[in-house]
Amino acid sequence: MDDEPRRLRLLFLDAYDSFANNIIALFEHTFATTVTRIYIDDQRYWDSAALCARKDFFSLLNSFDAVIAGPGPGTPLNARDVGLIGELWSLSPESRLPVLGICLGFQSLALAFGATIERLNKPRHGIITEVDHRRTHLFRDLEDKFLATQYHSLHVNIQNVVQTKREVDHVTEPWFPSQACPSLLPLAWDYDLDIHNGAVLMGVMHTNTSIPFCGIQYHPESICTDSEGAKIVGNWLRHVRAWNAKHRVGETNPMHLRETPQAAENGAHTSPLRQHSPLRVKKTSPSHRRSASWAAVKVLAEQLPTANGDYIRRLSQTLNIVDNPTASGRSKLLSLMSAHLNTSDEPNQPRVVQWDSVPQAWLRVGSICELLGIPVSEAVVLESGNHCEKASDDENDDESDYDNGLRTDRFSIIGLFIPERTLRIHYHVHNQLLELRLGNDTVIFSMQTADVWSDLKAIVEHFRAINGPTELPFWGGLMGFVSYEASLETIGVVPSTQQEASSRADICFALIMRSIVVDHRKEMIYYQTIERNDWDWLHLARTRLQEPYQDFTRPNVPIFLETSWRPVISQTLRDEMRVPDIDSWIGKNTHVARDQIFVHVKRHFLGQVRATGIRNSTYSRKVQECQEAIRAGNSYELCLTDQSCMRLPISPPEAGLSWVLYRDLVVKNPAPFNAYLRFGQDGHGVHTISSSPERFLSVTRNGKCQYRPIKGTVKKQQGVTRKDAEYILSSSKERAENLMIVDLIRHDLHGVVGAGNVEVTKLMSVEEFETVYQLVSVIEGDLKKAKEPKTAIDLLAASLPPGSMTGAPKKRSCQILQDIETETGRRGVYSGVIGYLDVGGGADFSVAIRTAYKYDDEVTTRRKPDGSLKAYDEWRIGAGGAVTSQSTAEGEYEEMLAKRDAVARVFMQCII
Ligand SMILES: C=C(O[C@@H]1C=C(C(=O)O)C=C[C@H]1O)C(=O)O
Ligand SMILES: NC(=O)CC[C@H](N)C(=O)O
Repeated sequence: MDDEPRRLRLLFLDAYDSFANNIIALFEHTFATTVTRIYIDDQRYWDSAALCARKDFFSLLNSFDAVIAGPGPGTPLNARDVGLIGELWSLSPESRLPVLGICLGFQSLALAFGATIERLNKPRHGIITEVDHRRTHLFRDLEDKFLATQYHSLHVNIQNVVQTKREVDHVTEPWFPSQACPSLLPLAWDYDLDIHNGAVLMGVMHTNTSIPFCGIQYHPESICTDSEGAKIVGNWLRHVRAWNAKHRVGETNPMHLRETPQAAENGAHTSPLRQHSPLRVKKTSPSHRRSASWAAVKVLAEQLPTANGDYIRRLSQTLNIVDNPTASGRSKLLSLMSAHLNTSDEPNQPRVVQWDSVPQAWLRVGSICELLGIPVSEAVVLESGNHCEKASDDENDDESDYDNGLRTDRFSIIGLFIPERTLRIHYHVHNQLLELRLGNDTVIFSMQTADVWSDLKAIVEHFRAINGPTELPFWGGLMGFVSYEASLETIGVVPSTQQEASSRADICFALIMRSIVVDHRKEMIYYQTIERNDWDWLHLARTRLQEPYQDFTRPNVPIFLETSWRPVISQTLRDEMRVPDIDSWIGKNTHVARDQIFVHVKRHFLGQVRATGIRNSTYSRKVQECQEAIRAGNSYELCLTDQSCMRLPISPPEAGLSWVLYRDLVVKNPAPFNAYLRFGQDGHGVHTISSSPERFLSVTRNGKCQYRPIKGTVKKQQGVTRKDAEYILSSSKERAENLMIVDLIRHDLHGVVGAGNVEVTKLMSVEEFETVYQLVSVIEGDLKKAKEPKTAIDLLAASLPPGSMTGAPKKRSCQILQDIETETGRRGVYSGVIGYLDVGGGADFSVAIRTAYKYDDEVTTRRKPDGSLKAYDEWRIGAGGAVTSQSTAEGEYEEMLAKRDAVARVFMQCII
């Protein structure tokens, strides 16, 4: 630790890199510094046309001891890419202050003093190389050589002999300024042993000691830069103190940041670690808002087809609240939710979870769902497909159970819908509309919102619960998905195809009050409710879950065959599929009957599947476009994706085809994060089946958070053993892909929990899945250690979209991908996240990959040979992979197909 008395005040100029928070954390955690961040295009100071904004910037600088000019996408040759960083180099002698440029910042410095910026022959992103130096200045007292992570496509050419001559004496020649750039003293080089790029300048300082500018090309904050590489930070800070003591007489002014007009309006506090500029705010005039609430009331009062007298009375009491012009939209929303649920919720009164449990015995998750009629109704099932071993008794310690919420193999969660009662929250990005819907899709309230995440937070808080089973990660709450488009909104990227599907929710969560959780480790089934006084249901649930035990001659009986499916099966199978012995199957009601019926449903509805493919040539062109963007320095890695469509005849809702497909998927592609989601009435609903290997984010009730990004994939095929896969996955290409995402996620997490609270607990371990081997890393943190109180929702909103689905840096990469993926259209549920926000404070979300989804209203019609029209459903399957400069178009295409086919095969095989 630095033992100097006063904390140094540093200004970080953020060029929209996805590693910025790691740099800030490196400074703040290791040394006595306070880092304030502003973006390079901060409107308070950056207006390329107005000189007065610059004057404000210069006076801002006066309140700091030094500046860090950060890394970022683009090139210093483009003034917009460097923004305010470009202003630093021409500071007048009296406003000069020490500057450390990192990567883009370093390149900008070098450009300003005579260097040229050129493309590397071979871009290096996530590549670890050896840095050579003379132990001077920034590199004083460092080991002779150290390993450092590189994230760059461009490099600095100062016409040093080592860059112009073929052979040089490395001991002396490279360490002097060149004639072309006499004011730049080279401090470090990377001689690029694989000779693609020749010598690459790694560190430089201005030769004039009164101009305190220096910079480095590598990333000192990367998890794979060794500790020596990070030591330059200490050296630089010592230099900052010494230089300021000598050249800046007296104290710098106390820090004063001008408030943005918006921040002033909202009374917002500018947090130094705030990751993104605030969400787009769409202004609604107060009168518009009032009329929106009137509209909501009317919708509510007129459209409830099943409303009884009681219901209307209750709600009409709420109308006063809803129409109160001084109440905020959010408080109306909450009042209405309470009124609908007939509970007089008092703000600070948490609900008490009522629960019980029974041994699991032979009941599997699928059979429990079938017992409860889930295949033919709205439901959310989050199923762990890789179960852990049963616990031995001495492992029953509660504290470790608590954190076992982080395991990927222990729990499956079934969210139950209560007809006419369960509420869904829909959010649409294109008009920022939040709706409250019933199962039959009646909209009972709608409002415009500038911050859907705070609304979700308020809902979870409103239904806060206590006293549930401590070891369970979920007690009740919001279960559903956040689409890729809604995720883009959180980083200020407007989806280019937003108009296309205005009626489809970009965020969809059901408020789950009753649920079943299977603890696979203890082999127990928990049934629980956060409805008040829900004893009757608890009793019913117990009876239902114990029913099958009472008759051991009928193991695994899917009751839903008798209830929901019976009429349909007899109708559909008898009339359409012409199965003669259907009655005898139903009569027997054995699991054989169930399996037979599944086979017949599949055979009937999948017999006519038409799949739209993805052309190799088109995909290859897109891979090349990605690589061009990388070569130009605009991205380091791009997760390119595409979608295939499965067109199949519309099936009657009661046939439960999506359930049948889902059961098939979990058998064919078992994964830790299987998910089945069926929301909305048929005709307007959305169905999702998913078998994702990848956890996005999990937060336990006591604040432990975990990300498990996957990057680096080897297709399983004949002749490829696990050893081969490990060998391939140890290549620099695969490791680079993974490293970039690990650093990106550290950045996302640092942004919320702050310096010193992020740990990489697993770096690039090989995991085996059904069709692929993949490299998995684990990044963990502790929400409780954040400086300001933070919730799981804050973390979720601050880290979407999942870095493994975008590439790095996130924002610029998403913009580039939008242009490249225009024909594909919306990614929708695919590439978003699926999971829950628990009323006890936890959360768990998977990355929605190996996923197929269908909107009921996305129906295509085709003319049959006999001239009649036939309607078809369109299931979409997204798939893709990270493109880096080292990718081959052929390899990427193969990888994308391997991932797609893990899901597509449940549609393609019709005869088993
Ligand atoms: C894009 C997909 O997967 C993502 C990309 C991966 C990769 O590039 O190796 C691995 C897992 C996912 O994060 C997909 O499965 O469709
Ligand atoms: N990490 C960075 O700052 C990268 C700088 C620049 N965009 C490059 O690719 O070289």
